[in-house]
Amino acid sequence: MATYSRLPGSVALITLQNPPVNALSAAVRQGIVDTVQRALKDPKVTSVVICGQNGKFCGGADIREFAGPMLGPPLVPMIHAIEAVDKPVAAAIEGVALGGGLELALGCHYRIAHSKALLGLPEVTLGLLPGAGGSQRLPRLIGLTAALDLITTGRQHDSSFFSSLHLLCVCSQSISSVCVSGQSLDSRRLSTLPCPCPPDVDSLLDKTMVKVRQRSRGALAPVACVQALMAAASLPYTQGMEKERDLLTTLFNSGQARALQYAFFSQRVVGKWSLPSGASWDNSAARTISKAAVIGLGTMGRGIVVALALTGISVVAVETQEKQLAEASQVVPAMLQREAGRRSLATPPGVISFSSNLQDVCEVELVIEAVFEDMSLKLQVFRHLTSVCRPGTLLCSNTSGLDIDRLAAVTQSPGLVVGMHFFAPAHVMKLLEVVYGPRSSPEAVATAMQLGKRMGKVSVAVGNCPGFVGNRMLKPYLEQANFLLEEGATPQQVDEVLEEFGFPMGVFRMSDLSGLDVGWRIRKEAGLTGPGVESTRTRQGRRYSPLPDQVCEAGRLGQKTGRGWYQYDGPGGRVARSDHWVNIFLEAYRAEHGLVARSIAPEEILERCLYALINEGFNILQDAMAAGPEDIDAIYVFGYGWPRHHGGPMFHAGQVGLGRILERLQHHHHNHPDVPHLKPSTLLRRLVAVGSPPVQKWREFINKERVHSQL
Ligand SMILES: C[C@H](O)[C@H](C)C(=O)SCCNC(=O)CCNC(=O)[C@H](O)C(C)(C)COP(=O)([O-])OP(=O)([O-])OC[C@H]1O[C@@H](n2cnc3c(N)ncnc32)[C@H](O)[C@@H]1OP(=O)([O-])[O-]
Repeated sequence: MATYSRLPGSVALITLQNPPVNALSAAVRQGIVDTVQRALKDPKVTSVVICGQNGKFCGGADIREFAGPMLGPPLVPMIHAIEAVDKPVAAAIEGVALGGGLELALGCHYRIAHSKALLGLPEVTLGLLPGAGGSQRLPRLIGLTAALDLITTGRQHDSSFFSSLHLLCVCSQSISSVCVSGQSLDSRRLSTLPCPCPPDVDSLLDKTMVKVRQRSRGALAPVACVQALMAAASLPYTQGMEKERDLLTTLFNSGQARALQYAFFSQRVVGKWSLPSGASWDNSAARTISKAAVIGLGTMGRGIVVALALTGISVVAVETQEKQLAEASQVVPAMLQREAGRRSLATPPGVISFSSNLQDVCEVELVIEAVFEDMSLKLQVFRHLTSVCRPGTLLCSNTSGLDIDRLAAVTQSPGLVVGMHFFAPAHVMKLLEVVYGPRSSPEAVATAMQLGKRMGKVSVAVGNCPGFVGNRMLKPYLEQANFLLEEGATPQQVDEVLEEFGFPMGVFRMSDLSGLDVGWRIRKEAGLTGPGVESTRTRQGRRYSPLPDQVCEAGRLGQKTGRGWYQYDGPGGRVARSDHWVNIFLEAYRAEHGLVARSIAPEEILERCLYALINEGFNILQDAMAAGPEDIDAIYVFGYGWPRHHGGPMFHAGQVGLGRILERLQHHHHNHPDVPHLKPSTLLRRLVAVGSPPVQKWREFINKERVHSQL
C-alpha cells in the first residue's frame, strides 16, 4: 500500500509500504495511484515526494506476482501519469531503488538519494528487461552508452555513481524533507527528451549485440535489452515503449524467465535450512565468530583465509611446511588487499597472523582444516586440534567429499564438527556446502551457515554422504562423458554440446582446468584404480572407464602440465586446443577393448550427461542429503556453472518434463544395464506416478512420503 501525509509547508509525502523491500505489488500500485490523485486535488499541495518505508525506497515489481494474473493498476500508465502531473514530484531514495522502483523514480521529475543507496535495473538477471519505461527513459537521461551497460548487465551501483550521470542528487543525512525548485517541469519529463547517442551509434549497438550474445551463452533477455535500447535510439518514445512492451511480453512467457525467477527465490530458500533432525534456521542459535584459524595454506587454504579476513574476522593461518608458509605469508596479504580494494567493505579486513605451530590456534572460536585431501592426514590434524583448542571451538573441514563423521569421531566434541566445503577460488566462488553429520549440533550448523553468509556466500546445508551433493552428482556426469568417449565421441564434441547448453566450460575443459589428478586421487582412494587394480572395464560390479586414469598415467594432468584432454601453450596455459595425441589414444583404446566407434548425436550426449546428473539429484533428495530441489539447484548454479537461465538441474528436469526424463533414463539404462547411475530413481518414478507436480511442490511431497514411510 502507500500512505499519504503532509510535510511542513505545501509538500505531500507518499510512503510506499510493503515490507521488506516495498515491492510494487498490486496494493502498492493502487496506493500510489490513489495518493497521487489526492495530492493533485489538494490545492494546498504544491509539490509531492515519494519515499519508501523503513529506509528502503523500492525493490522493484513484486516478483511473487509474476506467476499469477496481473492485478491492480499496471505500472506503465501509472508512471506516465506521475510524469505528466503539473506539480513537481520528487523520488526520495534510501536503501534501494531497483527495477520498477528505479523506473518509478525515473518517472518523477526529481530524484534525490542517500549516499549509501543502491540503484539499478537488474531485470535482465530475472530473464526480463526494464518493462516500465526504463529502457526508454534511462538512455534519454544518461545517454545510450551508459544505459546499454547498466541494462544489459543488470549492474547495481551506489548513488554517487548515478549522481555522476546526473540521474539524481546525493545527500548524506536521512532524507526527511525534500524541497524542489520551481523550474519548469517540461525539461524534467524524460519521455519528452531525445536520446543522446554517440556519433557511431550503429557500430556501438552492433558491437554490444555481438558481445552480449557471446557473454550470455543462449540467454534471451540480454539480447532483448539491446533491442529495446536500439528502439530508444531510433524511435520516438511512444513507439519505443511499444517495442519495450512487445519484448517484455515475449520474455515474460519464456522458460528462461521462469528459471531465473526460480533461481532468485531458491537462493533465498536455502538460507531457511532444515535438517532431518528437525533443527532449522529459525530454531538454532548461531555463534558470531570473531577469531578463526585455517590449517593448511595451499590454494584452498589461502582463499579461505582471505574470505574470512574480508568479513573482519582475525585469522591465524597455520602451515607446517616452511616453504609453503613463507610463500603464503607473501601471497595472502596481496590477495586480501586486491579483494578488499574490489569491494566496498562494510568493516576493515581482519588481521591475519601466520604460524607453523598448531598450538597457536588455542584461542580461536572456529578452525577450518584445509590440508591435503587425505583422510589419514585429516584425522591426524583433527586429533591434534581437539587437544589444542579451547572446549567449544568449532572444528570444520574443507574436505570435498570425505566422511565428516569419521573426523568428528576422533574429537572430544563431535557435535562441534561440520564440513565447510569451499569451491576454488575460495574467496571468490559464492557456494559453500555446510556438511552436517548425524552428530553435528544445530549450533554448529547454524554458525557455519551464518559464517558463510557473512562471507557473501550462498550457504547450503547438505548431508554427509560421499561427495556430499555437488560432487556426488558430478560423478555420474563425468562417468557418462568418459563412456561417450569410449563409444566414439571426442572431448571437443562433448564439450561443445555442454557449452551450447550454457555451461561456461564443458566437462573435459573443466577437468583440465581443475587438474585430472584430483579425480584420479579420489578413484585411487576408492580402490577403483592404482597399482594392483586390474585394468578392466568393469570394477566393483559396474562399468568403469579407465580412460582418465590412463591420461593421468601418461603425465597429462591438464592445464598444470600443458597437456590433458587438450593441449595448451605450456604448463599453466589457458587456451585449450585439440590434441591429435588424444584422438590416437582413443582409437588405440577402442581397438584394444574391441570397441567400434559410432557417431553420437548431440541429443544423446546431452541426455546422458545431464539426466545421469539429475537422476543422482533425485537419489540425493530420496536419501534426505538435501532438503529440497532448491538446495541442489543453488549448489549447481553457484558452484558448478549450471547456466542460471536453466534454473538448476532439478528445475530443468521439471521443464523438460519428469515423464520424459524417466523415459529417456529407462531407454539409456536399457542400452547400458551395467551403469547403475542410469537406473531411474524411485523418487523420480513416484513423482511421475502422481502426475509430475511442479518443482516448488516436491519438498512437500517428499516430506509427506517420508512421514508415511515412517508410520
Ligand atoms: C517492471 C520492472 O521493469 C521489472 C519487471 C521489475 O521490477 S522485476 C524486479 C526487479 N527487482 C529486483 O530484481 C530486485 C530483487 N531483490 C534484490 O535484489 C534484493 O532482495 C534486495 C532488494 C537488494 C534486498 O536484498 P536483501 O539481501 O536485503 O534481502 P533479500 O533476502 O534479497 O530479500 C528479502 C526478502 O524480500 C524478497 N524480495 C526482494 N525483492 C523482491 C521483489 N522485487 N519482489 C518480491 N519479493 C522480493 C526476497 O525474496 C526475500 O523474501 P524472503 O526470503 O524474506 O521471504
